[in-house]
Amino acid sequence: MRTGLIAVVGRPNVGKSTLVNLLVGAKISITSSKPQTTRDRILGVRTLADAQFVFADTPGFQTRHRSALNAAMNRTVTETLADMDAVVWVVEAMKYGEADEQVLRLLPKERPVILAVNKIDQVEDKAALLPFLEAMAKRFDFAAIVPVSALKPEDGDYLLEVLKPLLPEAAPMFEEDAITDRSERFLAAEILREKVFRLTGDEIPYAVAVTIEKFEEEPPLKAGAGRGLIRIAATIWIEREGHKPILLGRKGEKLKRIATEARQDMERLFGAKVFLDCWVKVKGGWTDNIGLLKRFGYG
Ligand SMILES: Nc1nc2c(ncn2[C@@H]2O[C@H](COP(=O)(O)OP(=O)(O)OP(=O)(O)O)[C@@H](O)[C@H]2O)c(=O)[nH]1
Repeated sequence: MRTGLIAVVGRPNVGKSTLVNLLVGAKISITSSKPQTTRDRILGVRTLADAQFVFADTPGFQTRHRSALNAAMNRTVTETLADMDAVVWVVEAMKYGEADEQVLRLLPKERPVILAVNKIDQVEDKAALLPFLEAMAKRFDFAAIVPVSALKPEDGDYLLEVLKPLLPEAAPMFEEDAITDRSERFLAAEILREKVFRLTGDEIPYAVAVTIEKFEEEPPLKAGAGRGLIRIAATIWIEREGHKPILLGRKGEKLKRIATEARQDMERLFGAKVFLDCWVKVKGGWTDNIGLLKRFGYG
């Protein structure tokens, strides 16, 4: 049996979370087309007959904005890299820039690094891919270079096969059916945050946090009938009063849609009926306030 920790790193928006979800086989890490969706370190677990892969999805490495939130996120990336057995560095096919270069500088020399060249489904000129891969090969001594699309399950299976021999021989760290180290409470907050990100357009900046005030599971209606109803109460924190109408939408319709989509994702992931109650509250300047960051779980 092989078991190992694998960091998934890369600049914002290259598809790290989408790839981790594919490798794990469930949606444990939230994704969106906006950079900086992932804020925290989440472990994703996948167990095969002869190997257990423990993936650490990391926030996209950020240098542009210098808030306390970004500093905390960048620290998470550097700390994650320090105790890994292997690293998957994700770049986007045909797009290599300064932000990727900064991640390259962080790659450990003494651990195997696999380059995953993602979003190849978007490359129209396939002939241009080979020179791109060759240029990438010169930048670092990679254990392997794997072109992938994080939307294709067979690409995930192939990446697992490439990773397997790089893991040390060791007993599994998690139960066979575990998919993450995070609680359902945490996952519920993340799912709701994802819907806010996805459904509010660009008007609401990345300064949104979600806290869960209540997470209670009722006993099943009858024995053996699966899980009982889960009652969740959540608060969506925004920075400015002016963001409230954007989040609520006309007659509260936007918030209703956010809550409905979040509830559906939660039901799928938890395998239970969910009753979700959402509130919106304003707390100015939380992205720059260390105490509040801790409270929101980003400390
Ligand atoms: N076409 C295509 N889109 C992809 C692929 N992988 C990811 N995406 C999309 O790219 C966007 C960003 O994906 P994420 O997984 O959130 O990216 P991330 O690197 O985790 O982003 P951060 O959390 O900001 O660091 C989403 O809209 C994904 O659906 C891919 O292989 N092909």
